[in-house]
Amino acid sequence: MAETLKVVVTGAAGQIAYSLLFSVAKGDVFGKDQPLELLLLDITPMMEVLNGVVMELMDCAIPLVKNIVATDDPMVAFKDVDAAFMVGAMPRREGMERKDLLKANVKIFKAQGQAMDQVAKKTVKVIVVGNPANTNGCILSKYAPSIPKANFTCMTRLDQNRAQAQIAAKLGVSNEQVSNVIIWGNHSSTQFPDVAHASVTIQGKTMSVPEAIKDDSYLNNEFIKTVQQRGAAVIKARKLSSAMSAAKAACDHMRDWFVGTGKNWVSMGVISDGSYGIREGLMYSYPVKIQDKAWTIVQDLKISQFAREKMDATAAELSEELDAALAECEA
Ligand SMILES: NC(=O)C1=CN([C@@H]2O[C@H](COP(=O)(O)OP(=O)(O)OC[C@H]3O[C@@H](n4cnc5c(N)ncnc54)[C@H](O)[C@@H]3O)[C@@H](O)[C@H]2O)C=CC1
Ligand SMILES: O=C([O-])CC(=O)C(=O)O
Repeated sequence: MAETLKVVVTGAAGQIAYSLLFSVAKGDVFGKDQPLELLLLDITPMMEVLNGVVMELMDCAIPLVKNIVATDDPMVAFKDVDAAFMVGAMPRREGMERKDLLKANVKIFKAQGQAMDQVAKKTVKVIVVGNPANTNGCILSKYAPSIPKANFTCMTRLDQNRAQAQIAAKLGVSNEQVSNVIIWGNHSSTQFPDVAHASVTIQGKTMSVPEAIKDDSYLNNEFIKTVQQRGAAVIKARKLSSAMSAAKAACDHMRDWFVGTGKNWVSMGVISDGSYGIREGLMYSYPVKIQDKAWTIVQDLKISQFAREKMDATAAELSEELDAALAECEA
């Protein structure tokens, strides 16, 4: 059997973690033969709740889980970890934008970056879920300078899954028949869900999504807005933010990072190297391919004027967020 993999989940007493931990524990992410040590981090007042989660994880009696550590100490939680799901942060309520969480959440990521820098493996693979996810991801990486920047990512997979599901429903096909939908930019209402390069296979024939949908007005308006506003729509209906779908997306993201993407691409927030004219250093969602646990940005896609404007608008929001977050961290 493989060596035990150490996986930390922060915000482990919260609602996303409640779904996420079950999927991780039963092998959906790292494989059905991969033994796991689960490190669960939350804040001190949540330790009793967290203890209940630990009891339930034990009661699942899952053979892959070799050890569970529940703690309020980041230095314990991040010690020698191989993979980190950074979920612990305040969620937004109805009427808020995700960037309204910046003041409350960004310092969490500064402190956790500093702890990771000291005790995590230098190969740790990190997904930031807590909002504003892209900017928190940048801050985490900044305060963990001994860990390569490529190891820090943030989650836009939920947006990708939402976009894919909207297209599949519109065409009356199943989700796996739709591929290569792209989310550009920020996990916010300025994100750009782009299907110009996406394809769909219907009755054995593969064609581009715009060709199959035959309704550019829908794709350029209602479709984009639905995906951009989906998180808010869930909050309005549930009075709580997405949790089951967020946990599923975090699993998809991390599984693809460990296993690879094959010929398709997926969207992840990664630290920009300037690709597609985006400011270097922003955590911007791009289409990526993954092989041997390393991602590369899909290059040379043809960008229309319509797309260019949307990609730049979401980059401008990210620039503002990052500047505000850096000021907050230095205050
Ligand atoms: N990127 C994405 O696509 C999505 C991101 N989110 C975000 O994920 C985050 C978590 O959401 P939920 O689980 O619904 O919230 P929740 O409130 O149910 O759970 C958050 C947990 O984090 C804990 N926490 C707070 N500060 C912490 C710290 N310093 N260290 C460790 N744990 C800490 C809280 O005590 C709580 O148990 C929110 O910021 C939410 O907006 C939610 C859905 C999708
Ligand atoms: O909308 C929110 O605040 C939670 C979230 O990030 C999402 O559901 O995409």
